[in-house]
Amino acid sequence: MTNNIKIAPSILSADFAQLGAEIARIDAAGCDWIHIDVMDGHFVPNITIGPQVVKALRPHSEKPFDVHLMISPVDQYIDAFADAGADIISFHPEAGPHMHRTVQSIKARGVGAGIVLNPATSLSCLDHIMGDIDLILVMSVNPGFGGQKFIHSQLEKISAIRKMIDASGRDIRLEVDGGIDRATAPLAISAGADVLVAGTATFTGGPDKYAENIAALRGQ
Ligand SMILES: O=C(CO)[C@H](O)[C@H](O)COP(=O)(O)O
Ligand SMILES: [Fe+2]
Repeated sequence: MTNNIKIAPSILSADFAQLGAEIARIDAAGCDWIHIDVMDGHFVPNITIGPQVVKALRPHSEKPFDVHLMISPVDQYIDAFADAGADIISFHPEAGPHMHRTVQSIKARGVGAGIVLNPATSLSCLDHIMGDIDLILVMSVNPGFGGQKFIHSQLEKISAIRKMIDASGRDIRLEVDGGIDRATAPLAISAGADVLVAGTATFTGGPDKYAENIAALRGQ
């Protein structure tokens, strides 16, 4: 029996020389979503991939593409990522001046909209946007790199957001990203998360281990 926890492997830890095959492998291994980290070398100190690569990857899985934008500015790239096949687009409030406008642009494309909170970002930025969003992503590391250590102070934030979501009565997913492994996954789930991003913990051990790694994160 499966629980309601969704596992979204971050392809940041995949073999970049064979990304299409890697996506097909994590799909076959039982992941729920595919987390794609887009970094611009400006908003975060690393550069990864753009919409053309996302488009090229789209035929390799029918599972939702969960696109995490770590770019600034963000608005002029929404259409390109929607065209490329993103199912959910999340962005950081610090990346632009008009959070509500950005959410509306994402929703206008029929794509799910998510807000990403950095470890030091206040919950107050969610106060007037809860009615418009589909996902809240809590960063449990500072954005920019895979393989970092989980920041435990974020558990309190996850619990507080879980209460806000339940009080809103809306169907908003609560995702946690960064340092998720077999030890920290249960902590994030207990605090109220229902989507776990995992890069290192999914891809560790090579393709033969992907299914076992994903099941372990799910608590099975
Ligand atoms: O957004 C991210 C980094 O900015 C990544 O999604 C995240 O770090 C996943 O990697 P890992 O599971 O190895 O921590
Ligand atoms: Fe991410």
